[in-house]
Amino acid sequence: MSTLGRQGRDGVLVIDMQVGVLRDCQDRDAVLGRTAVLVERARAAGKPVIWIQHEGAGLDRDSDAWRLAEPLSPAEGEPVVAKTFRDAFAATALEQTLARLGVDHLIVAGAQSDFCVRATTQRAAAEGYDVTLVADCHTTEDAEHDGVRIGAAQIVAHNNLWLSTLRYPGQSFATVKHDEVA
Ligand SMILES: O=C1N[C@@H]2C=C[C@H]1C2
Repeated sequence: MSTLGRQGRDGVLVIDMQVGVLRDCQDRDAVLGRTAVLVERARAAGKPVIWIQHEGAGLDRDSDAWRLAEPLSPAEGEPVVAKTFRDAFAATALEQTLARLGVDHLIVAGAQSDFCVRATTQRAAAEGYDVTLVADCHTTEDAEHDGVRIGAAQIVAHNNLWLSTLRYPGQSFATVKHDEVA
């Protein structure tokens, strides 16, 4: 999908803001509160809100862990796309859903920053969307790999650095705070 001379609409994409995903994530409650503000402002501006909900990996459908965390809740008619891979486009109807809504600029919030948010924003960029990552509306938990500890704050900051410096021909990328989203 090309976005040269973007003609489409902004859409807010809320990724995996589920009870089980957020359980040990940094600043969980504040991130949820800011995301709720982002969603309300999008609705007031007539921008579509699209919800991604992960299934599997301990997030069994209809379980408490699988539920979207309060106060977030899809409004009547807002699409909820279930996924089983980190990339929300993989084996889902997300691309068709966005095309139906005429969305070609994704304003992204969600969890976890280093897994599903990163995988989905990279795929969206490669598919030709403009992407705005809402800098204070994504989160994750501390990680450790090969004896190296990686703090959640570092991961969040690096995701913001990575997305804001991403370049694809004819596309734009930015990280903005939730109250600066146009
Ligand atoms: O970032 C993520 N969201 C779901 C839970 C962990 C991965 C899948």
